[in-house]
Amino acid sequence: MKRLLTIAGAASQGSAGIQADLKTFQERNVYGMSVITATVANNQTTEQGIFLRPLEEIEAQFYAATEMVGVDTIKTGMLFSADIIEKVVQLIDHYPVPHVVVDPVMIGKMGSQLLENEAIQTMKQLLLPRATIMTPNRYEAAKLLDKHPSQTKAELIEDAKALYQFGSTYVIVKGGRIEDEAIDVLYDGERVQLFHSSPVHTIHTSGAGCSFASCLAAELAKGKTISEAVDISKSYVWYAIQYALNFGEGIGSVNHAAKRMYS
Ligand SMILES: Nc1ncnc2c1ncn2[C@@H]1O[C@H](COP(=O)(O)OP(=O)(O)O)[C@@H](O)[C@H]1O
Ligand SMILES: Cc1ncc(COP(=O)(O)OP(=O)(O)O)c(N)n1
Repeated sequence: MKRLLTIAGAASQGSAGIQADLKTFQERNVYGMSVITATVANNQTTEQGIFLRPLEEIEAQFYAATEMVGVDTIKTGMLFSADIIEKVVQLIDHYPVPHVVVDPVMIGKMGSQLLENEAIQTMKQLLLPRATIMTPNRYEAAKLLDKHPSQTKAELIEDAKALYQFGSTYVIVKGGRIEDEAIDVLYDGERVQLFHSSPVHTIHTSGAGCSFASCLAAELAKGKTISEAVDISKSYVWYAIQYALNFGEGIGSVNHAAKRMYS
């Protein structure tokens, strides 16, 4: 079984972050491990706060996973501060793996700030050049490029090309629902590839981004090509959104088990 390590924040309401990553790893038949960078105890009605883990604890978690079990692929999510990014980069350099999937999460759907503005520069300079693939949505792409969020397919393509300058081997910009399709744009420095699916008309999409990046990491670890891994991840998340969980209040969670249950 391939061994996957997510370095991300815990999302107490269960849809996103570490919780989404581990649920997705289980669904994709890989062995999941975690380094928790922070605990996000927010939902749409309460703001209990964001509790950062000390750098020493982040390092200890990383070694607990790499020394005892070993890691085939790393996925990063919420890293919050420049200090945490620097620590994670140091750890990744110490333990090289074939694939690092960087999901540059910035703002959660519940409104939580998951990356400090001052940390964006550090992410661009230190983390993105180490990524096999970076997976921003169009809002994160806009922040990284210091522009307005793209509204059209043509603009998403320009974003993917511009983001490639930050040094990841591949870039995928997730359009989400745009031009009445769910379009993602993959760029490898030469070729643009578009991935389409029908849009699901729902607000219950919390965790879609984390689950997409985790599925991508799992499939790359299993030896799939980038295009195959994106295809599988798009289908995995489409089912997760189509069969999303509405808990009766606010934005509901994607259903991480939906592809297994309903396809
Ligand atoms: N309403 C939707 N219907 C179908 N696919 C969607 C929808 N919203 C997002 N997606 C797809 O889900 C994946 C994750 O999207 P992303 O934009 O990262 O979600 P998030 O809103 O959590 O950031 C992408 O492949 C995207 O195209
Ligand atoms: C702790 C934590 N990490 C990441 C996210 C962002 O999740 P994502 O799947 O990209 O999008 P939403 O859940 O915000 O829809 C998060 N919310 N919490």
